[in-house]
Amino acid sequence: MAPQKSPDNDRIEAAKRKAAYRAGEEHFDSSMRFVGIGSGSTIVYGVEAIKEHLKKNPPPPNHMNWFVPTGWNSRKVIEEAGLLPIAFDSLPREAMIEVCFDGADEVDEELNCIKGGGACLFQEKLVACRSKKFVCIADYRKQQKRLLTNWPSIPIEVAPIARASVLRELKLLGSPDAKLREHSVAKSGPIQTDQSFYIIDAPFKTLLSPLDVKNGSDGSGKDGQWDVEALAARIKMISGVLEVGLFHGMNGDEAQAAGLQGGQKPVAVYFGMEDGEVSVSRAEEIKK
Ligand SMILES: O=C[C@H](O)[C@H](O)[C@H](O)COP(=O)(O)O
Repeated sequence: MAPQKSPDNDRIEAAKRKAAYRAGEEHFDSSMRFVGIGSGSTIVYGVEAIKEHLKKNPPPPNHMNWFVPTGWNSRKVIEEAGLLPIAFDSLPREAMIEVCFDGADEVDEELNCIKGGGACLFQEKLVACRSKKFVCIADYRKQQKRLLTNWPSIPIEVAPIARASVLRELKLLGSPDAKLREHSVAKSGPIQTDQSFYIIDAPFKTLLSPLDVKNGSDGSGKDGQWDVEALAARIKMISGVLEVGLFHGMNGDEAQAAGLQGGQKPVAVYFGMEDGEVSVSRAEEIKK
């Protein structure tokens, strides 16, 4: 029997779709050459919105819109929509991705994100950092004051051979319950990413934001209390870690102003709300 849809699910899906269309309206246009497409259930609506936009506003003659996937599933969504995929490593050397659209598992007030709930984070970060701007699409459940409020743990992509030593280091950093992510049904064993790596989910205390630290809080990990940037940097130092699912630091606009290419943080997050509205948090409006 097909699973029953609950009204809650319908509301969440409607919120995702509404946010995706609004993000598409404000950040996609048919003259773009390279557009990044993230992973997960929300981005499916982002691709739908782009497809609709292209139907109404076809690209100029002889112009191709190329879509850069962030993994196997993302490529499938692009192809099924009849859009043209281009692998990240086939991008022309000097080319930047104009915009990338992606979801998130949790977003804090300063637009730091947790990503990787669906085991995609490494390629998402690659694409975000090669994009002039990352635009995030999410529903109301993801909007929180600080990270690790509702979402329980930080996804970390690790080399299979290093899983036990990474778990041991995470314990020392204040995450005694960090766990290797395993299949829950149908198959036993660890989940593998698009890089054939494993995912460890590491719970920590609710994270402080960079603004908390600027205002004098200590997020250095003493007593297990970390801030986003210190924890991300510390986890990244563990040998065997490929990437950590914390997207923080500069956004694309800030990176380019500093003479760099792109940043990990979104320039804007579109939250589909329970009441059917879309709430937009824009980086430029956030108090530094
Ligand atoms: O690993 C998956 C990605 O980081 C997703 O973008 C994230 O988990 C959000 O997924 P969803 O849109 O399904 O909530």
